[in-house]
Amino acid sequence: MQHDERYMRLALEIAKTGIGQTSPNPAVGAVVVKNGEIVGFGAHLKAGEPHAEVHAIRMAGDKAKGATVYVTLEPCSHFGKTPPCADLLVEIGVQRVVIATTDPNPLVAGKGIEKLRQAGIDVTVGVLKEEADELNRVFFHYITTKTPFVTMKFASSLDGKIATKTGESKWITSEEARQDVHHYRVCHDAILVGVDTVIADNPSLTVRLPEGGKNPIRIILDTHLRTPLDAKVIQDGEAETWIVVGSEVSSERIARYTRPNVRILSMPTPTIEIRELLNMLAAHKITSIFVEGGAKVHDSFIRAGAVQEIIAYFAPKIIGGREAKTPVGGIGFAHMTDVLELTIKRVETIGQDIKIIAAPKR
Ligand SMILES: Nc1c(/N=C/[C@@H](O)[C@H](O)[C@H](O)COP(=O)(O)O)[nH]c(=O)[nH]c1=O
Repeated sequence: MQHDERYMRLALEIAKTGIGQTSPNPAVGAVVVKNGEIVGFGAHLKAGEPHAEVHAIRMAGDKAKGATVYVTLEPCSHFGKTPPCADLLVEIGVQRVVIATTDPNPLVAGKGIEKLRQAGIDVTVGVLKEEADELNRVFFHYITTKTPFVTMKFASSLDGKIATKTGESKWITSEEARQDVHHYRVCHDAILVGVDTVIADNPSLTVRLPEGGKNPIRIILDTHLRTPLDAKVIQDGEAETWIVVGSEVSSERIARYTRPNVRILSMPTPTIEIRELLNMLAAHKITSIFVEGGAKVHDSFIRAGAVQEIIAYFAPKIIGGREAKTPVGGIGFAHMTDVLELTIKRVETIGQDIKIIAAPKR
């Protein structure tokens, strides 16, 4: 029914208030409707806090009995940090539940719906499913693959250079585009760069947004532990810094990096293998990573098939020069049949720059 879509669209908008705050949980929104009136709504705002349905039902009070509840993700049916929402909806005696998408966790998928139907509640599933899946693509990826969702970002000139042949890169894109990058940083658990970027740019990799925001964990891929000890990521204490090194780095060298906010992660192999790295980071509850370069790191993630979304900014500038670096360097693909094919999801302008959001074809 078309009013189902109207209320579910509202629930999706409310769910977005939790984006970037609920990790490792999904962002969920709920709206309670009784006799054509909205009597309650709510979002899941932080892991460990009440779920969206609980907030919405509380706001509805005794009007929740006999009401219809619109929720963007199947109500949970298992005891996590909070009691199951499916039980609450049964207890309250709602009349109907409309769900956008089912839980991606195979262990619980469909169990919440089953519980509601067994209690005689009318359940509709799949209203605006596409939008709901897109909203929680990070959570769904992490739950179903047990590896972090990887977003890759690069900023280049129109002729595809990320720096001049002398290594200068400040700045290629405008202030607005660089600000936009911080919105991605704040909603990823970690931000990742290669040691060459640390040496070349001495980046902070922190979130500088007018409204503030949590700094992601800074992950530096540094096989031989070459990160300068006076680098901001070591010295500034602004955020945690994890340096990933190969197995051949000596414990004496590692000892020199002992700092309160610095952690060294040693790979089991002399070089850093991306899939192994992602499994290791997932084990540390990293559900999403924002990969900001450089060219070699981008190449290793692309060739490992480890990228779920690409954010590319193009500035109306021509840099030129055969030696000037391009966004994806390293080994690359030898044959057109092997290249990474993408779907363009969105094209926008930001100030004077163009922003393209793309995703690898399945
Ligand atoms: N050169 C550019 C970028 N450069 C991106 C990285 O190479 C920088 O080291 C990193 O963003 C610096 O992080 P910070 O110290 O926290 O500001 N990125 C952009 O979007 N536009 C650019 O023109």
